Amino acid sequence: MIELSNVNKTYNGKLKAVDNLNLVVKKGEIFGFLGPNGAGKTTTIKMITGIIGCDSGAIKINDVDINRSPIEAKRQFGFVPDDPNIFLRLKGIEYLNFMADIYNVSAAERNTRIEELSKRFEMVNALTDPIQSYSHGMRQKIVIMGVLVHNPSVWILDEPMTGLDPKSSFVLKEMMREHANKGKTVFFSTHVLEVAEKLCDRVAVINNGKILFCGTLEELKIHFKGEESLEKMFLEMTGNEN
Ligand SMILES: Nc1ncnc2c1ncn2[C@@H]1O[C@H](COP(=O)(O)OP(=O)(O)OP(=O)(O)O)[C@@H](O)[C@H]1O
Repeated sequence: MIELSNVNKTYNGKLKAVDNLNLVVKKGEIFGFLGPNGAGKTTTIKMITGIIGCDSGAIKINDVDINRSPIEAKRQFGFVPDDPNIFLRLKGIEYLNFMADIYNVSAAERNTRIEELSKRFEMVNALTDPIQSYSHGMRQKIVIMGVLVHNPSVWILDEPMTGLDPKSSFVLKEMMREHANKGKTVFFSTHVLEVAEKLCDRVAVINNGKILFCGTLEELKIHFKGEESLEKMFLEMTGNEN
């Protein structure tokens, strides 16, 4: 579960990137965080994951406050950033072991998970190559695998489908659903509305740092009373605010 209460963030004392945000992402749901470029999605995710602090408000992950108990809060989640260009000099397998070490995953557990994940993402043969030699999609996959190697209860993903080939994207979506079905939490940002439409139990739409809507896709459609595609509704929604 992720809870944000009255969260604010201003950059350089001027730009209000996140404006009094309130949000609850429940256990057992896939929650989509939608918004156009510059809406405040990444800033929100960086605050949830403790990469940057909020100016005011509180953020809890599984009831643990990220600012008061950062280490304990960070044990609760796995985070896939939007840029997979990390630890390029390491081989895939070295990176996965490094992530397993950080989270104290036992040898037996990590071997099982690495085998499972690399088969699922078709990365078995690539694990002994340096990440530098990987394509963008493969880098994305190794980052996702690194996050999942410690089996976190809360998954937080920033634009996770970007750069993934259709099959890997399908596998990831399947895994997200399986995770939510186990009563765990999946929170991801996207500006690809088709993904949200097919995958999410609930969504929040953010623009100019403010939540414009939060609810199910059905509610979103009723909210706009039209038969248009979600994309069109979304464009209307954000357009109204400008
Ligand atoms: N480090 C920073 N310093 C100053 N302004 C920033 C900084 N990071 C983001 N911003 C600004 O804050 C606002 C919100 O940005 P943010 O990256 O959170 O949006 P986003 O919804 O994730 O967009 P995108 O989909 O383009 O990543 C934008 O106006 C952006 O230019």
